[in-house]
Formats: sequence, structure tokens, C-alpha cells
Amino acid sequence: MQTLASLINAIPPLDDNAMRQAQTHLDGLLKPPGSLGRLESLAVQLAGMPGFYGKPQQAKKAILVMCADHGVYDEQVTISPKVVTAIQAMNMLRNNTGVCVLAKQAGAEVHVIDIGIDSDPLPGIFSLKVARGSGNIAREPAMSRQVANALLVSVITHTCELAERGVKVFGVGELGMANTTPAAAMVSVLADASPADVVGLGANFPADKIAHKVAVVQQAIALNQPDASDGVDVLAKVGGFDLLGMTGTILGAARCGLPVVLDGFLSYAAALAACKIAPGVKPYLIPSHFSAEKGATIALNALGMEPYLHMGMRLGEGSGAALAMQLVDAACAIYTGMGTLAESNIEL
Ligand SMILES: Cc1cc2ncn([C@H]3O[C@H](COP(=O)(O)O)[C@@H](O)[C@H]3O)c2cc1C
Ligand SMILES: O=C(O)c1cccnc1
Repeated sequence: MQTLASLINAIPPLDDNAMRQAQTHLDGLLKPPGSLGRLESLAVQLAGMPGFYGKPQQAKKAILVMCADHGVYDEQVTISPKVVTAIQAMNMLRNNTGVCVLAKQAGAEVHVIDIGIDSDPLPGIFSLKVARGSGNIAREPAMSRQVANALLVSVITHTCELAERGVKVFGVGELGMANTTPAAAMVSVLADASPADVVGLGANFPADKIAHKVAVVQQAIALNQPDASDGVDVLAKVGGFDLLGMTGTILGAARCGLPVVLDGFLSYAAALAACKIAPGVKPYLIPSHFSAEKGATIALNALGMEPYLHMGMRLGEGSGAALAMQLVDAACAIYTGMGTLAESNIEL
């Protein structure tokens, strides 16, 4: 078993030379240079990723849906029954969830991972579970640092195994009732923002009770004193297993030189932790949509990212990652499919 440090030290930088060549190639395609806007910059970014072998191409895609429960559920921070985490995880196998439908549309696989659902083992679901839910962050840490470290190593290793089996584009997804509460705590700490500005309504929490959710996040931070400069500490103290799983997926994709498409608010929290743990992951991140959750702007500003899509979405599960994977395919398609100005004797 490798250590977390050895895995993240092996994250390769993007290949500047390959990116310059890709830019030259794009400038020679049958269009005014730059006219395909962010599809072009996305193609250049992909070309720089060593796992893509320097050339954007249609590729096998997988969304890893990290499913877990949260001890902080007991603080009445969500209106959803806790058992929905297990029910909806099983629904992922029936392909009838939002992410499953959108992933099918995008030609992506959905991989469901039980990383801490409060249930007995669920038949047919891959498990990395070490506990039935995390600790209640309003009263204790979500997990120990040792557990956080070991689980990150497991998820990174699993992600790299999927890459060896041919996955070239990863997407992050999650499922876990109450998880917008620890995510808000993580974003407050990692973006140095006030919980009152970050805590949102999650899955339809009543707006008139939001002060209670803010107070729970404030209490979690005051009690646990997470170190904002230490992503593992933040995950272990005020995070949760699903959020940690997303961070591990991001670190794993970058370790393999491959792109990872973000989803909504929970993924922003995970990405902030990943960037603290290993700043070298940043160029592998591909934003998807602008979540409707309140803290989205603060989190995205802290990440320095501008999402591609503004859809008012706030489902999670990896639904936004599935949608944006179609943009990744589009960037690859223009790169490989368009003719050149030279072939048509056009000089601009
Ligand atoms: C049926 C159902 C399906 C979902 N799929 C994703 N979420 C989303 O809502 C949850 C977070 O919101 P909160 O913090 O308010 O509990 C997470 O499970 C997230 O993935 C769902 C929520 C529900 C109810
Ligand atoms: O932004 C998201 O992905 C989100 C927001 C609220 C609830 N679940 C997910």
C-alpha cells in the first residue's frame, strides 16, 4: 500500500509543449482562430494532460458516486429521511436516478460506491465502507485523521485502477442526506468565509429555519478547530466520507494525468480540500455547472473557476458532471473532426 504523500507527489504537471501544439492545431482549423471560445481552451487543457497522450479524443468516461451518511443528520439539518441515502444508492443500480439518465445520455458509466452508508452491506454496490456514517461534526470530528488518510489512499488507488481499465475522463458525484451541512463547513473554513454566507437550503430545507443550520456549522467549526491549511484535517474534522471520496477521486484522476469533471456544491468543497492537499490537481479540474446552492459563488471564487453551465441545478449525484462530460466530448470532437484552413486554401 502506497502512502498518501507518495501518491500525491507523483501527480504530473500538464505538458506545456503538448498544449502549445494543440493551440497551433486549433488555430489552423476551419474557423476564425478563437471562435469556438471555451471549447478551444478546454481542448488545449485536455491536450496537456499526460493521461490523454497529448491528443484529445473521444474517451471512456465514468462518474464515481460516493454514497455516505452523516452523524450531523441528528441535528435536524435536512428534511430528507436518512434512509433515502441507501434507497437512492440502490436506485443507481436500476438506472432511474437523475445522474444515471444524464450519464447514459453522455455515454458515461456510473460507478456507485458505498463509502459509509448507514446500512448493512448493499447487494451489488462496491464498498469502501469503514463505518456506518461519519461522526456528528457538531459534537465530534467526522472521522480520525488515520481513517481519512487510509480512505484517501484507497479511493486514489481505486481511481487509478479504473484508469488502468480504460477510463479516461472521471466525474465526481455524491449521495448523502445532510451532506450540504459538512460541505458548508468545509467551504467556510477553506474559503475563509462566514457560515452565514455559505450555508444554503440543500435539498429544500425550509428557508425560515436556515439560522439553525448556520448555527450547527458554526458549532462544528468552533468545536473541531479545523486547520484551513490542511485539507485532510478539514475533511476529517468537519467533512464526511462522501466528500472525502470525491476528494480522493480528484486526487486519483490527477495522479493518473486524467481530467476530472466537477459537479455541484459538494464537489466544490471536495475540490477545495484536494487543492489544499495537492495544488498540482488544479489544472486537471474541469468545472461543470453553477450550483444553485447559496455558497456556490464563494466556493467557485476560492477555486478560481468559472463553470460552463448555468442551469439552476442543485441535485448533486454527479448530474452536472454528466451534463458537462458532453462538453468534454465536444472539445475532443472539434479537435479531431474539423478540417483545416490550409486544406481549403483560406488565409486569414
Ligand atoms: C430523493 C433525493 C435524491 C437526491 N439526490 C441527491 N440529493 C442531494 O441532496 C442531499 C443533500 O441535501 P441535504 O443536505 O439538504 O440533505 C444529498 O444526498 C445530495 O446528493 C438527493 C436528495 C433527495 C431527497
Ligand atoms: O449543488 C449540488 O450539487 C447540491 C445542492 C443541494 C443539494 N444537493 C446537491
